[in-house]
Formats: sequence, C-alpha cells, structure tokens
Amino acid sequence: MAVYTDITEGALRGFLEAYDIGRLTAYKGIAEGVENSNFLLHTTEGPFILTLYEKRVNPDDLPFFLGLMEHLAARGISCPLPLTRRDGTLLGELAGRPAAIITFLEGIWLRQPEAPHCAALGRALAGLHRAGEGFALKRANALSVEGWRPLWEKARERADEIAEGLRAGIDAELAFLERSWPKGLPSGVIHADLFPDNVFFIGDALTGIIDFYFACNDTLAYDVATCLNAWCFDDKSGVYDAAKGQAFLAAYQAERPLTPDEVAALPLLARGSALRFFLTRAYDWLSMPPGALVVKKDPLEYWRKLRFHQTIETAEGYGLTG
Ligand SMILES: Nc1ncnc2c1ncn2[C@@H]1O[C@H](COP(=O)(O)OP(=O)(O)O)[C@@H](O)[C@H]1O
Ligand SMILES: N[C@@H](CCOP(=O)(O)O)C(=O)O
Repeated sequence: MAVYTDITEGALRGFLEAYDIGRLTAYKGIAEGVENSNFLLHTTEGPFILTLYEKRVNPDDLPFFLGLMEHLAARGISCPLPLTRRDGTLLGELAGRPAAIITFLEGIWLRQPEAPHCAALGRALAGLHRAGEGFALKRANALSVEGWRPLWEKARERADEIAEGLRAGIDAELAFLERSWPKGLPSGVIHADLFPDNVFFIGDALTGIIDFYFACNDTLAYDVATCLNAWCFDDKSGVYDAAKGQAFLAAYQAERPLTPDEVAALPLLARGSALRFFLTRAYDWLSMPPGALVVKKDPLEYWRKLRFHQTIETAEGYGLTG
C-alpha cells in the first residue's frame, strides 16, 4: 500500500475548502502504487483522487505533469484532469506535501493482460505519442542513461544481498549501455512508466491511462521498449510472449510506424529500460524503511528480462517482421 504520508480528516476538510467539489462524505488510502500517497475521496459531487507527492517527485516538475494531463485530455486522451482550485491554481499543500486532486477514471487494471489488451495498449501508446506533440513544457528524463550510474552507486555495494553476482553483471551491463546508448531517434513526450497498473480497462476496452509522474521528453521508442518489458512477458514463466509482443507492436505501428533506426535500436532500448526498472527496484529493495506501507517490487524480475534482451540481436527476436 502506498501511503507514506497520512492525513487527518480535519486537515483534509481544510484542504478541500480551496476546491469547489462539494462536501466530503468518505475517504481512504489507496492500497496500490509505489511512488506517491494516494487517497480516494468521495464527496457529494462524486469520487476524486487526492495525491500527495513524495520523495522521487521534484516539486518543480509538477507543472509539467499536471499541465501534460490537461494537454492530453484536451486532445482526446482518456487521462485524469487536475482540478482547478478556487484561486485558479492546480496545486496546494497537505500534511507538508505538495498535493493535487485529479478526476477519477473508471475501470480496473489487468493482472494478466492478453494479446488483445496489448494491441489496445499499442494503439493507445501511439495515440499518446501523437497527442503529446505541441506540449509546450519540457522535462528531461532523469532516469535515462545519465541517471543510471548515480542510482547504481547507491545500490551497488549491497547488490549481492539481492542475488549473488548481480554487482558484476550490472557493472558490465551499465558500462555497455553507456557506450552504446542510441542517439538521435525520434523524440517527444513519453509516459515512461506505462505498466499494466497504469492502464485501465472495462472488459477488453482500454478506458484510461494514469500516473504521469515519470513523463518526460525522450526517445519515443523507449516507451515502446518499456511496454514490451512490462506487458509482453508471461507472468508465471517469465518467458517473452511473442504473440503479445506482435500484437502490441503491430497496433502501435498501425498508428505510428517505427523508423528503421527505431526498429534497429529496440533490443538496446529494451535492455536500457529493463536496467532502469531494475535499478529503482533494487534501490527501493535495499532502502525501504521497515514498516513502510508499500509492496516492494522484485528487482530480479527485471534482471531476468535484461538477460533475455542480451540474447536478442534484432527486433525480429520480438516477433517484429517486415
Ligand atoms: N485518476 C484515477 N482514477 C482512478 N483511480 C486512480 C486514479 N489515479 C490513481 N488511482 C488509483 O491509485 C493507484 C495508485 O496510483 P498511481 O498514480 O499509480 O500511484 P503512484 O504514483 O504512487 O504509483 C492506482 O493503481 C489506482 O488504483
Ligand atoms: N512501475 C514501476 C514502479 C512505479 O510504480 P507505479 O505504481 O508508479 O507504476 C515498477 O514496476 O518498478
């Protein structure tokens, strides 16, 4: 459960006075998520999500995240809209944290997405990449290749506590990716964390995308690689599922064809994206205070995915043909 900062009812009622969303009838902490503290609010106007921004969110980035949701929603992407306060701003402060209220999206996230869901994801990701064009604010990806070594330095000494041999394996991989990271690929606004828990479905229909708090300007195909990792492996066996990968890539390409350079770079991007999620998970694994109300995510899942990508030489290895 991700509630790092608790709130009192009195403080919440005071915070809500800045909004025009009716009277609070109930609220509870949300038992999902990793990064921020989230609460489901019920008011006489309906349900809303309250987010208190935590450690990994730089407050200077909040105008980018909140503005991006407004930009995307105005272009037809189903994503939460930040609510405007009576004074015209989007952000307030609650329990010492920057805080915002966003609209509630219907739907649930899928624990075991199948190929048709991966196809829906591919269409939605390409739509998001297109809709991001023209967004005026910029934010560099703090968790791209330049950000990996500083993060690794914080986990490296104790990495073999997670699994024997990890330190040497990651040292070698990081050095390789720093030498070979592709440059000059088409770039734009990317979501950068489009895992199944950030995509809602009703039945087989994709109904919304949430959690834009890693969004940034970076290589568009890096988002594609992140989705291959997060959606296209079999949960139980950990094996890459080519049917899901093909469905995802074909649907993405139907809306936004990958350039030959992007296709060629896919195995490298997938390795880099796997390393990025390994690193944040490893850091969290080693540094999470005991008793924090959060379910830790397994770094080794991403080490195994990384090792799979090390065996892939061309995008044909993901089932991409033609
Ligand atoms: N706009 C929303 N509509 C409905 N539920 C939401 C919304 N935003 C967040 N949630 C719920 O809160 C959970 C955590 O949100 P998320 O943004 O992923 O948190 P974190 O940034 O901490 O990872 C989601 O899995 C979902 O259950
Ligand atoms: N998706 C990341 C963790 C970030 O959590 P989220 O709840 O913000 O998606 C991972 O799986 O490591």
